[in-house]
Parts: sequence; structure tokens; C-alpha cells
Amino acid sequence: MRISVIGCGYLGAVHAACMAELGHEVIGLDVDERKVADLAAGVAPFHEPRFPELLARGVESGRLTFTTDPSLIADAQIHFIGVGTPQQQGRLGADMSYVDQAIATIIEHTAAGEDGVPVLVAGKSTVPVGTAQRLADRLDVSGKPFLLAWNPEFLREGYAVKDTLHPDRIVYGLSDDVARGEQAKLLLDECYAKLLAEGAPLVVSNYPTAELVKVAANSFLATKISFINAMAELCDATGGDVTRLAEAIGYDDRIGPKFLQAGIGFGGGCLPKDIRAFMARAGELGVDEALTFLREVDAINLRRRDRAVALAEEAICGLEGKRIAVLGITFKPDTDDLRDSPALDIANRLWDRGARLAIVDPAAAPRLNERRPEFETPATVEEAVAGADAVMVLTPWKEFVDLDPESIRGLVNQPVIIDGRNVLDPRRWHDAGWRYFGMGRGVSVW
Ligand SMILES: NC(=O)C1=CN([C@@H]2O[C@H](COP(=O)(O)OP(=O)(O)OC[C@H]3O[C@@H](n4cnc5c(N)ncnc54)[C@H](O)[C@@H]3O)[C@@H](O)[C@H]2O)C=CC1
Ligand SMILES: O=C(O)[C@H]1O[C@H](OP(=O)(O)OP(=O)(O)OC[C@H]2O[C@@H](n3ccc(=O)[nH]c3=O)[C@H](O)[C@@H]2O)[C@H](O)[C@@H](O)[C@@H]1O
Repeated sequence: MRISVIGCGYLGAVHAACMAELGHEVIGLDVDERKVADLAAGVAPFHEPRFPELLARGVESGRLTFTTDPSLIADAQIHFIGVGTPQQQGRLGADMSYVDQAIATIIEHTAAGEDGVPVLVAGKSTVPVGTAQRLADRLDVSGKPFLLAWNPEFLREGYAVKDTLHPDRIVYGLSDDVARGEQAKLLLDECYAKLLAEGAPLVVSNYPTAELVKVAANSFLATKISFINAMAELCDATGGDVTRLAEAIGYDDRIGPKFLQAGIGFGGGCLPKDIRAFMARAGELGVDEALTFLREVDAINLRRRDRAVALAEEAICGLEGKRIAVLGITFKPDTDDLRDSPALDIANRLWDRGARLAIVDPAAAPRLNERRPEFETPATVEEAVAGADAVMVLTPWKEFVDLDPESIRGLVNQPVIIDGRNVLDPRRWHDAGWRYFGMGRGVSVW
């Protein structure tokens, strides 16, 4: 099929490359010239495992192209919308201007109309419930035979290719006009034929359900993380160990072990802004009470950052003039994404309180240098920890989780390790002569 993907960021570029991998002819459209130049040359503009190979293969095959010229999307049978929906400045709600602009571009440049063959607009961006119907109404008055479906995306950064090619489920939100809904479904079925044949579960619903599925899923994940972080607060107050607690409750099938990693909390370009936009939308709909718990989820999450700064301050008796090695600055491993990164927020606060920082991150140093050129970004852990008064693991990249406490013990000024993600073995670090501090692991190292 001929497909366009409007917006080629972390979601859109991966979606475009994966659709080309499925055999479709794909054109990615973005307004960012630098990004498009990289993508068109087969160079990944961000860090995402497996994406570079897929991108290069697609571009070489000629099935995958990228452009800033909207006229080139004219003959696509499906236009996927993957533009950003960030939090509005100073407000909880999502900024919908990029989605509205994308729809305007599609309406203006789609060639449909002459032969009456319908063109499907498929929304992937995460949007406030009610958006799909609003956009469908707008497409309806365009005079071109558009169909609209909402097809939310559930990929995780770091696993984006795997999640797109082997999704846990595919969701279609279709028009209440049954004939048009069925036409849209046929086009999506053709697009995802291979994934469906491989057994990906398909959930078909109306627009609001599909929009709500997406924010419900992210709200549930955020709630699970804040739940375990609330337990971490209780552990800190009582001497309990939240990692043992999570292990024990996780054995219960009804609870499950995933997303129970307590630490400095969740961040990124999605979970935080999605729960806030969901609350804002509930307020507009007059059902804000249904989601007041999300306010608490957000508050617990933000307290984790305060806790990490306080822990560092307590551990090394003040921050002014102290040298801290920060291991990991992205919001999670296997990405270079710094959007709402708890690690970066904590680093900023340590800096504001007079600490000197050496930050090492396997993927994000160039992005960090652009944003905070004053931060030192040595290339290796050994350089970062040299002379440090504390070492803080803030993002659980594998190389930090596997760090040998013996090998760096001799390099630091004070052997203080702060495990912001509870990924290190306290006993191992203790036995190697370190003072270990976790997030809700009590005062004991056992
Ligand atoms: N990043 C992720 O893992 C996931 C993101 N989402 C959702 O997908 C959407 C996109 O997220 P990301 O890819 O992370 O954002 P991003 O910021 O990485 O990418 C958005 C892209 O859209 C481009 N853009 C903006 N306006 C445009 C226009 N009028 N025409 C063409 N391109 C335009 C931007 O230049 C940018 O490259 C958001 O709604 C997000 O919530 C959903 C699931 C996963
Ligand atoms: O809508 C989105 O953009 C995506 O948001 C999340 O994906 P992502 O933001 O890539 O990352 P997650 O793996 O969910 O992690 C989010 C944050 O929670 C933190 N986290 C995760 C798990 C955990 O147990 N504890 C914890 O603190 C991570 O470190 C990270 O900061 C969802 O997992 C995806 O399904 C969704 O598509």
C-alpha cells in the first residue's frame, strides 16, 4: 500500500520504517529539515535499538522516503498522524496545534476526490478523548472522500521496533457510520495484514473507546509505578525494603512483577503529560472527580525527585562544592530521550545547590551538551567517578547495573553509592567498602 506518516519523531519514524519493512511504500513527512535530511540519508536521528538497520534497509530498497514537501503525500491511501501532543505551557492539557496542522496539510495536499476512492486518515498520536470525532467532522466538510480511524500506538522507547512489529494488541477506533467504519477497517486490515496473520490481538471499537484505551493504559502504568513508590516512602519510614516487597507482591498473578520498580519515578515524553492531559480532559467533561487519584500519582512521582536530592544531601553532608558522578541522564535506558527525564531534573537541582557534576550516559551526551553545555560529560564511568564524593545511578543502563564496585572503589573521593533505580546489589557494594543508599530500601543492606 502507499502510506504517508506525518510527523517522524520517536513514534512516526519507527512506524514509517516498520511499515516499509512490512512491504508498503512509505513516505514520511516532517517539518524538521535536519531530521528529514538524516532520515532520508538512512541515518537515525535518535537512539533506538534495531531502528538504524530497519531505516537503512527501507531507504536502500526505495520503499521508504522522507520529505518536508507536503505535496509528495498526495497519492497515499493511508495517512498516519504521528505528530507530537506535548503538554501546553503552564497548563495540564495537551497542545493540539500540531495535530490540527497535520490535518490541514492532509486536506490541502491529498489528491483524493477525482475517482472517489476513499483515503484513510489514521491517528496514532495520543489525544484527548473527543478529538477523533472533531477531526472526522473537519475532514467531512473538506469535500474530499476521507475516512478516519483512531489507531493508538503503545510502543515503548527502547523496544519501539519490536513493539511495532510484534504488538501486544492493535486497536481500531472506527466511525459510528457502519459502512464507513467497515471501509476504514478494510484498509487498516490490509496495512497490518502480516501482524494480524501472526496473531496480534485486534480490538475494534468506536472513537472514544480507542482514544480512552491509550490514556487508560498509560494511566494504569503510571499508577502502578506510583503505587510502588508510595510503598517505598513507607519502607523508608519503617526500615522495610521495597524491592523485596515488590518481589513478594509480584508473585501474585493478579498483581504481576512488571512495573513495580521503585526509584526516582517515571518520566519521558508520554506518561507524565498523558496523565495530566487526561485529568484536564476529565475536567472539561465535568467528570474530574473520576481522575483525582491521578493527581496523587503525579505528586508521588514528583516527590521521588525531591527524595533523591535529599538522599544525596544527607549521604555526603551537603551539596555545595561536592563532586557528584551521575550515571545515566535519559528518562530510561536504551534511548537518548531527555524529555521530562527524572535524572536530568535531579541533576539540575543538584547543580542549583552548588554540586559539581560529571554526567556519563551511553546515548544522550550530545543532546545534553546542547541543552546544558555547562555540565561536564566525560566519556567513561572511570573519568566521571574520579574524585567523586558520591556516585548516583539515575538511569539503569546495563553497563551501570553491571558495574563492578571493586574496580572503581579506588577512584572516588568518598565511597558513597546512591542507587536511584534500586538496580544494584547492596550487599555487593557494601562488601566492596561502599556506603549504599537505595530508594526505599531501609537502613539495612540485607
Ligand atoms: N514516543 C513514544 O514512545 C510514543 C509516542 N506516542 C505519541 O505519539 C505522538 C508523537 O510522539 P513522539 O514521536 O514521541 O514525538 P516527537 O516530538 O519525537 O515527534 C513529533 C514529530 O512531529 C513533527 N511535526 C510537528 N508538526 C508537524 C507537522 N505539521 N507536519 C509534519 N510533522 C510535524 C515534529 O517535527 C517531530 O519530528 C505523541 O502524541 C505521543 O504521545 C505514543 C506512543 C509511543
Ligand atoms: O505513550 C507512550 O509514549 C508510551 O509510554 C510508555 O513507554 P515509555 O515512555 O517509552 O517508557 P516506559 O517503559 O513505560 O517507562 C516510563 C518511565 O517509567 C519508569 N519506570 C518504569 C517501570 C517501573 O517499574 N518503574 C519506573 O520508574 C521508567 O524509568 C521511565 O522513566 C508506555 O510503556 C508505552 O506503552 C506507551 O506507548
